[in-house]
Amino acid sequence: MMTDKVKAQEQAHLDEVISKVRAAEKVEEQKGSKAKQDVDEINHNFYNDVRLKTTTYSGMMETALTIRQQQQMLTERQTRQSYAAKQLATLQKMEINPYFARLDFHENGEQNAETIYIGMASFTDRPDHYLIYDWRAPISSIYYDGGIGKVTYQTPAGEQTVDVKLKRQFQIANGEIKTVFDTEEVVGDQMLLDALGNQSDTKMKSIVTTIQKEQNQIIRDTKSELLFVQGAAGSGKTAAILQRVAYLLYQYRGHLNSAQVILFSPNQLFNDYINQVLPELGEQNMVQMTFYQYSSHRLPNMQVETLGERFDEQFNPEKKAATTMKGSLQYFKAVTAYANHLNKEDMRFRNIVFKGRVLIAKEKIAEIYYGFNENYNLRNRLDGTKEALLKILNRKIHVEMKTDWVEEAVQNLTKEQIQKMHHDAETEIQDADKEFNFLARGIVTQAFQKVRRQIVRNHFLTITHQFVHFLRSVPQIINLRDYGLTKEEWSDNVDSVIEDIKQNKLAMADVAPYLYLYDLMTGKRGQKDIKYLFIDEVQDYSAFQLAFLKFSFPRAKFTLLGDLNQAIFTHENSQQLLNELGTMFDKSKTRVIQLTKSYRSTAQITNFTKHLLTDGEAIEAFDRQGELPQIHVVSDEAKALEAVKVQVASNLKIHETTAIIGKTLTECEHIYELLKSSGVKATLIRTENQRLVNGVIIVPSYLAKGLEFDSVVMWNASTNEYPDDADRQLVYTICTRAMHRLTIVAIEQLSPLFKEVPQTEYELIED
Ligand SMILES: Nc1ncnc2c1ncn2[C@@H]1O[C@H](COP(=O)(O)OP(=O)(O)OP(=O)(O)O)[C@@H](O)[C@H]1O
Repeated sequence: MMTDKVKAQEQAHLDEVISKVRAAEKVEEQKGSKAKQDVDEINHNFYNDVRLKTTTYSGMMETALTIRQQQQMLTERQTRQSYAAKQLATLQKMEINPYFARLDFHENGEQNAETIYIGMASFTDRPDHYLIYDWRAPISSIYYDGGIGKVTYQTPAGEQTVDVKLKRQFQIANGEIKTVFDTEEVVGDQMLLDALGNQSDTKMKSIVTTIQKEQNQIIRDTKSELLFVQGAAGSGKTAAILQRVAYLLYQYRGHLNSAQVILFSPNQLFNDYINQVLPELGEQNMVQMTFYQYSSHRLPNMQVETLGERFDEQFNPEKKAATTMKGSLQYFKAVTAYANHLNKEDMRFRNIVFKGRVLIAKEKIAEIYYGFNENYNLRNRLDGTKEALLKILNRKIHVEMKTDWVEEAVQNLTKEQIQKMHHDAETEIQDADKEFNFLARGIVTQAFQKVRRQIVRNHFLTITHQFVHFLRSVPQIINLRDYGLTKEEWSDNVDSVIEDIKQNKLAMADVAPYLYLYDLMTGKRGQKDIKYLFIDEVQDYSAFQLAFLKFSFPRAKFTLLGDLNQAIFTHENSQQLLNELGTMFDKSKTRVIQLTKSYRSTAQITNFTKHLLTDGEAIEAFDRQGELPQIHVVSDEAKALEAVKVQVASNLKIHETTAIIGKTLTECEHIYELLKSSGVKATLIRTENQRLVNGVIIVPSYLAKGLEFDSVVMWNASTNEYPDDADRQLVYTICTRAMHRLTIVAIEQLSPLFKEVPQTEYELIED
């Protein structure tokens, strides 16, 4: 236990730092109000002083220059104002809780030990005199990486080793030290225990004060092209990558901004859940989206299969084999090979039509397209074709001018319209023939604008026909038998895709191949400005989707997070996914980090859930104690409902948020109605676009991904709902959402998936 003397000394130091922070706040306030005053003044002057001199050329130039100068000054002052406001906000946070750790250490060759304090941001009272170091500074790494003694850390100049003499942790609230303790461990378990004992929230929080050593490796990795983090449920993968984004933004400030970082997340609810972490760390959020959002944004005229539809569809065994093939790397290679073949033949074209007439026939387009040298690639071919088509279009103006509709249109022009055409073209009215030609040319050129746009936008290609042609060609490229498919089954599958396309619908399995083919046909190069790409819950992606993302973001470094035990969409292929990933990235620049300790749940819940897996032994529980999970096996639905009601009431008494998780949306709607009619207030989360709320919520399993709740009630864990191994990973995902309490309710017979859990790990309640 820390002596009162130490605490008093630390409080005195804290008081001093806070007073300096307050002084700095004053300075920023002054800077801010000075900048604001300047902005107001410039605005005022602008309206009162700038004389618009527009009668002479030099007058106009003078006015333009003055306006430009004023604008530049205004922008500069506004930047100053917002910078001061940002600094002030950081200082105000710092005033309440300036730091969380102190380190005393000896640097090689130095006489005296150095003392540093680590907080959410750096603070200096004079140049290079750091009272607080940002947690992301190189030196701060030693706090996360080691205990007492020799610790090595990376600096811009290379590795440094220091001898750590003291490691002290603080809990500070409102400028007052609540607890202070010295530790010899990496990050004291007590501090972590306190952090984890908290109640869940609808928003995730930052973990800066208690980042674990392995997480620190993830956060500070700057070398890997592919960083793959495999970790048990609740092992802090998501937490680690959010702090990693903050770290990267700090490390590469000036060279990397939040718009160059993109995170693919499992669903919109999850996006909402994590979107406070970066602002809390003083950074802007990166671009966050789901794969569904990304693809539907690129396919505005198509209805992409939703998460719920996709989840339900996987229970359809006929589609499963085809879906597996469509998700494979081999299929990706097949699309690539097919596109290469389009360099020689088979590109499908559409007539270019104007006023219901064929203006340029598709055969003509094909002739142009395949008329180029065989060394041309698809992009050059397309560019060359477009250029040629635009030339043809220009030549056609002359012919079109002689048609009846043009003559009629010229005669119908009003005087104003004629004047405007002359004004726009800066021409004078001329003799009758020339005048007619001038007006007719104007009308045709205008009318051809739409055709011109269509050419520029590749409308003469036809992606859907091409895609169908590709699908029909698949049996010549891939051995269908490798995926347990016959030619007839494949042909039926293609027919159903065509049916979907006719209704402007596309299944998730077809989306990435469709987009990829389109990108290859049009020679799209991918978004080069994205420098870091993160994928959470990568086990739910197919190898095809990952390869497609790699193609679409060619300059990005990838960080992939996943738990192969939670693959709820891809199932047994997840191991294969890992192997396929290996072939996509350079091995020497690939790093795999395993996280085995689970922080989310109490030891009782983690020990229970790990038995749901066939190979869960490696998962380590963090020593936070709680109640044993309860399994209720009851004879009918009424009793099941009763059990849920009792549990929910008991959870609410201790203000816990409870999530009732059902397998499908239909199941969730059912329990929602049951609860409603018996007077229990609950929120049903039907789609990922809703917001999480406190209290009782009902969520379908596939939307609970990545989230956590104080208490979880797994609804209807019965044999007929979860009959066999196919649902093992789903059951694991559901149960691992619980932080403090887990209740499982089964009707008639408990699912066999719980069979391997030892009786000592739960409390069984039967009626
Ligand atoms: N170092 C840490 N300090 C404090 N809390 C932590 C730490 N690491 C993780 N946590 C907490 O543990 C919980 C689980 O973390 P997180 O959601 O990142 O896990 P995950 O591996 O992404 O889980 P899943 O795969 O099940 O979605 C979160 O509440 C997170 O804040």
